[in-house]
Amino acid sequence: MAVSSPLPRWAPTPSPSRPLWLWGGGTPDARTGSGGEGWSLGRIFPWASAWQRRAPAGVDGRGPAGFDGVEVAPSTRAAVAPAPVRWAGTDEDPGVFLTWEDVCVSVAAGAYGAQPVSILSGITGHAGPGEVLAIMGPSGCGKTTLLDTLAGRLGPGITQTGSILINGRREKLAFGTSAYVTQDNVLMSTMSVREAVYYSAQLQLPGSMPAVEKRAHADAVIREMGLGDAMDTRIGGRMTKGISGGQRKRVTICIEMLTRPRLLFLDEPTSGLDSAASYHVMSHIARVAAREGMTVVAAVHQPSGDVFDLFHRLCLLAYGRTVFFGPASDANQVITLHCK
Ligand SMILES: Nc1ncnc2c1ncn2[C@@H]1O[C@H](COP(=O)(O)OP(=O)(O)OP(=O)(O)O)[C@@H](O)[C@H]1O
Repeated sequence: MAVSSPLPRWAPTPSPSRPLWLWGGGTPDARTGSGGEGWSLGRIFPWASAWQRRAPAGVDGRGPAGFDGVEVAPSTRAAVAPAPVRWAGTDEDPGVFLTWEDVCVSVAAGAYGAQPVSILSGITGHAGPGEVLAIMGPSGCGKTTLLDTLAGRLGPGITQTGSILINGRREKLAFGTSAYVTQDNVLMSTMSVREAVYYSAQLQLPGSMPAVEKRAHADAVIREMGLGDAMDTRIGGRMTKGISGGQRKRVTICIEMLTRPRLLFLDEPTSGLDSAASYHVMSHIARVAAREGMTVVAAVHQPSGDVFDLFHRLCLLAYGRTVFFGPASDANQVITLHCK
């Protein structure tokens, strides 16, 4: 059940010329996602057909009956079921469907004769509310670059082509809509968990929100990330012992969750953690995603089997190209088939 939040919330601005659910032409082809000449939203981005229907959420979290677009349903192996998607027209907050098509990223030629380098080519995929999409692949295959591209964080000198759509439209991600958790935990070692999260709440939450509500909201976020017992423990650092590495990662995620983002990007959320701590971190994220209808995209390195089971969808990259994109539950079968 989604928690109603007093925080300002981004919503797609309706197009002045045509409503969102008809975007892509509203043609039979776009609705069914099959056949027809040329480009169609429904064919390329299957969720568009469901969006256009404006169907009510299913009771079991699997979307409306007869839903033939993208699977919003969790993989059967997923330990955490996504929340019922709040469909357009039935709720003021339908969540974020992120889609990308034929994305190519390259580094421009350098000043000292360095040749342009292609990092990603022809990457297409999607992620929806309540889902955890894992981006996996060997080191240097382009996971972080894809995450940065989707989050609009590419630096200067890097060029990008292709289309990235939020709820079917080219939108800039406003503050509070999305959050990005980097690999590094930048935390004050002398603060307690509660102090660190309260401090960020003071900075990030609207000035009009009373301090007592900010603290209550911060407490709720700390607890939902499973840090209730460590609230008053010092974070610690190299010289002073404090909370564990996994807890430190969860504090970092807590801080990014304060604004209740609809879209969460995570770069290597489990790096440096053992398999139990990794599972703790990812299971809390998956649970919040499911409950809040949050869309999660995470670049992940060598997850354990238990962590992998939490992923609903997998984007497997190699040499900057997609090797597999689909339900995580299908990945083993496909990989086994191709590796014979
Ligand atoms: N600004 C840049 N200039 C030149 N090359 C770059 C730049 N950014 C990324 N690359 C190259 O692009 C490739 C992909 O980098 P990226 O960091 O996305 O890989 P990754 O899959 O996240 O790796 P890892 O798992 O080791 O973190 C690497 O070969 C990297 O050297």
